[in-house]
Amino acid sequence: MRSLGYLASAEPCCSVALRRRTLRLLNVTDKMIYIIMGVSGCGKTSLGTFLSEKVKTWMAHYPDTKLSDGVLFIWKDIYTDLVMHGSPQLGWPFYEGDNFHPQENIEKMARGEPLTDQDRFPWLLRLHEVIERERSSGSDALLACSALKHLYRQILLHGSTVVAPTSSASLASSPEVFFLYLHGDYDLIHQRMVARQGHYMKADLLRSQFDILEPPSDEENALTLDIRKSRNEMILEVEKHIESLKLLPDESQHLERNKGSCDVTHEFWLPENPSGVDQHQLLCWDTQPL
Ligand SMILES: Nc1ncnc2c1ncn2[C@@H]1O[C@H](COP(=O)(O)OP(=O)(O)OP(=O)(O)O)[C@@H](O)[C@H]1O
Ligand SMILES: O=C(O)[C@H](O)[C@@H](O)[C@H](O)[C@H](O)CO
Repeated sequence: MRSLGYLASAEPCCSVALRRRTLRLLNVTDKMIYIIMGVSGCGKTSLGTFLSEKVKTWMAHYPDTKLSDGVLFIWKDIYTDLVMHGSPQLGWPFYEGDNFHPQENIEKMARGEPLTDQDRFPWLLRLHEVIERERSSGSDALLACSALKHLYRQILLHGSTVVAPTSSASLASSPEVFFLYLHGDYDLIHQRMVARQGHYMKADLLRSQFDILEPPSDEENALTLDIRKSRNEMILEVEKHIESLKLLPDESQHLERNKGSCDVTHEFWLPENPSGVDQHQLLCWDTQPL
């Protein structure tokens, strides 16, 4: 039977990341692949590196944590540690799309020539293979890839079928592949590229990237992030959005009903202890089946 773990404590400070990990442990969530997309210099590598360098799994760091019959037990000192030192973080493998370009593409961009569709197709197909491999692995994964056009995103999702001469229809988005679109204006990104040291891609090519950019539509599985924000702010936004996607409608309502007085949007707070166990010891428990 499906069950959902909740976090609670005497203080209303449970982060989404912690709750998400709990849901994962209880097998409620599916794996996700996040593609960080946008024009050159929008911050894909920075955000991807930041996410992937976080602590790998908090279970590994807290060996005393117990998972028994679908009930997750977190002791108070662990909870305090998590609250004091930040939420347990995501720690996903990170693929830098630039590393998959053939050398000719890198040289072309370094000469200041924009890539064509034909230059990009083999590269996108290689990245599609990475995504397929990751889909069948156990953990979530991150990929940074400009993915500027709708067609490119379709290739990432569906591979060569999209570029076959007979193919015309747009294929559906994949629920387990999620685009994080880093959105910013030309001037800001240009400024950051000019300040960036030692990268083959010079700011002169930025205009050509904007020229072909097709931002993801509502039908694509995407979240737009404003690059004027800090990376921490962006990550919170991502977590919050993903949480909302992963909850079934019934579960959302259930959480809403039980949220109590906490008005911080990325926290959930249960007003009472449904298990009757000492709240100082048991900080997370299984709920009744929904
Ligand atoms: N949120 C941010 N605030 C301020 N500066 C940022 C932010 N994100 C990235 N930068 C800076 O902007 C520059 C470009 O970022 P980054 O290299 O991550 O972009 P990118 O999209 O991966 O670029 P490319 O596609 O060309 O490899 C870097 O110098 C980085 O330090
Ligand atoms: O599609 C493209 O034109 C390329 O992927 C570029 O976006 C660069 O690889 C990247 O921006 C590195 O600077």
